[in-house]
Amino acid sequence: MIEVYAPASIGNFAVGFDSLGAALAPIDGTLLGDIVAVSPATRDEFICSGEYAHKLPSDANENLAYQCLVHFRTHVAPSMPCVKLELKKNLPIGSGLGSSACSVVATFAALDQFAGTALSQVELIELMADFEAIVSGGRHYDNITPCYLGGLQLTGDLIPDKSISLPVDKNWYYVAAFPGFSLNTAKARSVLPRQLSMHASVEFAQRLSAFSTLLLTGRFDNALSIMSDEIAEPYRAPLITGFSEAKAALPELGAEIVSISGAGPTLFTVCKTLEAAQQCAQWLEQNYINEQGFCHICKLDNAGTRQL
Ligand SMILES: Nc1ncnc2c1ncn2[C@@H]1O[C@H](COP(=O)(O)OP(=O)(O)O)[C@@H](O)[C@H]1O
Ligand SMILES: N[C@@H](CCOP(=O)(O)O)C(=O)O
Repeated sequence: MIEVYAPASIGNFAVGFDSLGAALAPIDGTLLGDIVAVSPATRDEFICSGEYAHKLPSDANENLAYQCLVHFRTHVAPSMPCVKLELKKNLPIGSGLGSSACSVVATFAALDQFAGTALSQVELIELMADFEAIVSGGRHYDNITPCYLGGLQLTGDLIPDKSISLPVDKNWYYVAAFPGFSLNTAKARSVLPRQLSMHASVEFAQRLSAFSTLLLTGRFDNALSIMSDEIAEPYRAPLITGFSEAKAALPELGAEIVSISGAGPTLFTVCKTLEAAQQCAQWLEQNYINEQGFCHICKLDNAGTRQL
């Protein structure tokens, strides 16, 4: 049997709409992501289990992981022996934690290993992005590549091999708080403006290029000082109950940055110390999340998708 884990991710990472994303590893060791197990079988079988399985359509044909299996068998490895594929759905749907990307990445990575197809990194990333595009209302790599490769990834079609890994300050902590309700990514994309002004376009280009260069040259505090989302956050914040209050309160507790993870409603902070991260997590637990929500203090997951 092959069992593959794929981590949750923060799309956009505030400065890089559709172009920057980071994989998350809770410091308490929680595996915050989906797991796909593939084993030989007499006919193709699909099982969806895990905490959030009941939130997905009961028809396997509507489950991305099963769709990936059908595509893989038809277009990539027609002679692959029959398999039992189990998706352990551990990430909430429509959370802003790259849930759909997680299932897609784990499934293709597991099938590639099981079938011995040895697809190249770029082939796999393109295949994964095709499926992410089906549900999210736009082709973007900022969940796919961090989830697959780990770390912080500057990513897109213009980028050689689709992705470049960026360094971050080893002292940074990330608090990710899922409030316990869903926000569909396609819906959260539909509220964005169709066009940007010349001023906004130039500023976006400056911010992302400066942020990346500052990280690459180890000027982490300078990078933090320009880490903000002027593209999506202003339009999405009104869709997320409690976000504006959290954005106002958390800097006083030590958050350097407060922004939306992916399309939301998960919120993330960057903190420079564990104490600040703990203070933010406590506030978020008391004021942002409901009974279905959760909050994790994280580092980046530098391993990305891996066999367990
Ligand atoms: N295995 C899966 N994981 C996540 N979403 C799935 C899966 N299979 C099908 N879906 C559907 O894809 C959509 C994902 O919604 P989206 O808001 O893009 O989630 P996320 O932002 O968490 O990736 C939902 O309609 C969900 O029912
Ligand atoms: N760049 C995308 C990221 C969506 O992430 P998700 O975790 O909400 O699916 C966007 O901002 O729409």
